[in-house]
Amino acid sequence: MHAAAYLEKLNPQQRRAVEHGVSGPDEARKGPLLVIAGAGSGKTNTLAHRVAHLIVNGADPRRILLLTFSRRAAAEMTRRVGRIASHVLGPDAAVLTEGLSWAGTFHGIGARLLRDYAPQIGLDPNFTIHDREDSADQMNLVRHELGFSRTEKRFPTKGTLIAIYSRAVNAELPLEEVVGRFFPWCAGWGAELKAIFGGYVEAKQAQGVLDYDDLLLYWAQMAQEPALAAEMGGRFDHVLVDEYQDTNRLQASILVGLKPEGRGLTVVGDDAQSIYSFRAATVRNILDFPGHFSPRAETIMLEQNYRSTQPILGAANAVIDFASERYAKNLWSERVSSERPVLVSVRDEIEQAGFVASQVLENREAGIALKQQAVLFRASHHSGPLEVELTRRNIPFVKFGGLKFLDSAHVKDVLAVLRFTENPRDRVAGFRVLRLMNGMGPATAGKVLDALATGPLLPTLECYAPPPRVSGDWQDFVALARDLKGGSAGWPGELDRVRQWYEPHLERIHEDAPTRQADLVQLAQIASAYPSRERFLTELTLDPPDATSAEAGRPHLDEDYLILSTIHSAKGQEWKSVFVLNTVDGCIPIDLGAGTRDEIEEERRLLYVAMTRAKDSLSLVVPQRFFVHGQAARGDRHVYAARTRFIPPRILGHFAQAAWPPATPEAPSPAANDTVRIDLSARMRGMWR
Ligand SMILES: Nc1ncnc2c1ncn2[C@@H]1O[C@H](COP(=O)(O)OP(=O)(O)OP(=O)(O)O)[C@@H](O)[C@H]1O
Repeated sequence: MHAAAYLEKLNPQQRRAVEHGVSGPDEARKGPLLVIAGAGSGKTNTLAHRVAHLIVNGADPRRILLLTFSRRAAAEMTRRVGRIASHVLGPDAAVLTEGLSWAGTFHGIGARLLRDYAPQIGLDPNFTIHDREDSADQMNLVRHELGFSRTEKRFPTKGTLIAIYSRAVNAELPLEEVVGRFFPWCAGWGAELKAIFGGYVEAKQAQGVLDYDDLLLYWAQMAQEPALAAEMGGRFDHVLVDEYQDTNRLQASILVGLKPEGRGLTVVGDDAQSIYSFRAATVRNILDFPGHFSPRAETIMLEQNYRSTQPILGAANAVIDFASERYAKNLWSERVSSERPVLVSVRDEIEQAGFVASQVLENREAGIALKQQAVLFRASHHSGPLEVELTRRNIPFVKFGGLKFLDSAHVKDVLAVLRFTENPRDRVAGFRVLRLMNGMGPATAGKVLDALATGPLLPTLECYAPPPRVSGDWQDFVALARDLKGGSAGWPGELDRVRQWYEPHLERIHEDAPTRQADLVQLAQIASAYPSRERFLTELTLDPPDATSAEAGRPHLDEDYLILSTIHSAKGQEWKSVFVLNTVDGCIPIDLGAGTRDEIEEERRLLYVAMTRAKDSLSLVVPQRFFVHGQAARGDRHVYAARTRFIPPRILGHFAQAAWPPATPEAPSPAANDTVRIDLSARMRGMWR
């Protein structure tokens, strides 16, 4: 194959993005590049081609840093790069793409670099990582220790505390500003918040743990030290970032620290799809990127959409046209169709569920597999009635974006044992593990942890004399610790050893032990894909698997199943047929009236992201009324809802409108038909005969 033949399928803009700074007159410049990629315009494809093209043209894959939004995206990108490169290099491509070892999320790569540089920055390289829940627990411990749980006025909860702290860190904003802008109801607690956050940071340092935010914060701090920054930046000839619209200020400052002149830096994203501001992502990163450098970064726009039909794209463009600040693009598609997206009016959420289930089955009859169809919603609980209906009709589904697999207590218990072995000073993990033992109260657990804060794991546990009521469990636990520390089981054998120890506790604590056992078997399968305990813990904590299936049972991977997903979790995906639930004010945008202008703009982008996932057909469902929750069991209070403000009357022409169920005036009304068709009373009597 001719060296550049693999580039021929790309359109001219994609090709420019792929070739930028690689060959031709601008090779010497290798200046920064911003690719604004409209929805469905082949962003992933273009980035993969760019990486492959760099490698084919002699770039060293070990010196390429590729930052993606999820671990799955990094793996997928690496696979694609390999496929493209193999067209030119044949079997040699596999060796080269295997060298692409610096592909991952900001957090994952940050963790690796921090371990590498730990000795230079005064960090224990064996640090463990706390997820959000662990961090909230740690925050709560500090709050208790400082006596703020006993204040008379209601003090912010641990969830609010960690949210405030995280915002301030990621947005690089002073605490007062974060509280004033995002948490005004906590405004009177400035001094207390500072004291808690100070205590929280000290506790983490004493225990050798980092939270998610620390991974970026420490990395950003390193990137501000000129000598360290030059060394780190010098390890990479190319730094490429996907989904740049969802990065925050810390991430932007890391990039500028690594590549101050922007040499070899490529970022790709779509400002119209920026939907993560609750994690302090800021659309400003992508809007301001070109001006960070001198000369300015080159900007290339990808405007041809390969995914959706023109009517779907036209409607989505009309929705986003109202956005206040953005890179104006003219997204177009060659895919003609006479089918406009449909606004489907239904009476309530029950009928919405009926409509979606019927339509999904009808589509399947017409040859569209369930997996090619998705139901999207703004908030996880919006799919409740639909989940019931699907279960009733035996339609298998998998839900993304709800409760995470790793959030379940039994999975957390097992992981805590591994983490505790890795770092015995980690109090949150230690407390969780010790309290599993029958009769181990918080005070005793606290004493054990105090001893471990200064002494090594095994001798400390072996010398400790537990209260008699715990002694049986204690001996088993010490034996477990000995096995894990001794390393005889190896990895992933260690996980099996932990499961074996945990089993009696699981049976004692949980009634539904067998279901939970099945999750642990799945965890063991996941573990077998990792080379070591440390890599498993780090990667899993940073980027947990996020699918859960509800009552219908977890379908096998080869089966067909419908996709249910929050809009956030649908990012980057596409389906033939897409349904959007609750397209009403109060659901999209989620909070009626309460939102600031920026928040409302983000809700608009969320609707845009949902609509642009559809290839061939798109239905936006508009329930007319909603049941009011929290009333007495048989209450019948409803509120009436209005179609989302993001589809105002003047763009209605982009949509077809329908009602469901369709009105059938010829059919006799049920009340008029007085022939009794089933004798329910007889059936009830029959139940007892
Ligand atoms: N040059 C091309 N020719 C034909 N099809 C293409 C081309 N580039 C991309 N595609 C197809 O377009 C679709 C969208 O591509 P991709 O998923 O990479 O888009 P994206 O820009 O990441 O989308 P989004 O940002 O909306 O998630 C895919 O099905 C891909 O195969």
